[in-house]
Amino acid sequence: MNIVERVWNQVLLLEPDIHEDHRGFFLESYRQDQLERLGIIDYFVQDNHSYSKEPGILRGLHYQQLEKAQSKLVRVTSGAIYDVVVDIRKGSPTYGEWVSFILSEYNKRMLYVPKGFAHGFCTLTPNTNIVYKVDTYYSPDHDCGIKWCDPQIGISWPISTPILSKKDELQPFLAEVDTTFSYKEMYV
Ligand SMILES: Cc1cn([C@H]2C[C@H](O)[C@@H](COP(=O)(O)OP(=O)(O)O[C@H]3O[C@@H](C)C(=O)[C@@H](O)[C@H]3O)O2)c(=O)[nH]c1=O
Repeated sequence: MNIVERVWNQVLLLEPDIHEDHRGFFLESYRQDQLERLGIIDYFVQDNHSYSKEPGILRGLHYQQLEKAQSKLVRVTSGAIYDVVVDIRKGSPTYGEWVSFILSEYNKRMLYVPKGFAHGFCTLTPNTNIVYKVDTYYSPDHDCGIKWCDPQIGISWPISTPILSKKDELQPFLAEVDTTFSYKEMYV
């Protein structure tokens, strides 16, 4: 496993070693000691799988608050996504900034999204399957979001009229939420 890109020192784009032969390929999709070597020390407790039928389905921007904040390790097993991370750590010099990555079944890249960042993605293909590990259990009471098209953040999504959940249609703007993460407490 190698780091392909490191953003804000915290968000990591990873590439596993891929062993190809006449049958197909083999890769280690999760290996704790290798991740620890790269500085990812989270203890993952839940695996999630989401399936999106069509291109243009957008899920996000999501995070869990307070003591239920989650680190995530995301990968795509079929199809491709435009994956976005937003810095929501109060006091961070890059607060409100965003970054995007392409994750696909072809590049087999994985994205590590630590606590303190909102996450969302838009599907680029039909029949897109995403699997991700989280280090804190899902908690509906701490489940929070930010509007995908918040002009203060200004994400350049590859589509202008995405298919959204009812919840994501109604998410607040960043300026309306208290993201509670403190850059100083968590990252200095
Ligand atoms: C996230 C989650 C949802 N659910 C339930 C709640 C709801 O009934 C149904 C669908 O939930 P959502 O609409 O929140 O699913 P979705 O929009 O796919 O939410 C996900 O989006 C991406 C961008 C993330 O980063 C994830 O952490 C997660 O927030 O599944 C769980 O049971 N466990 C979970 O861990």
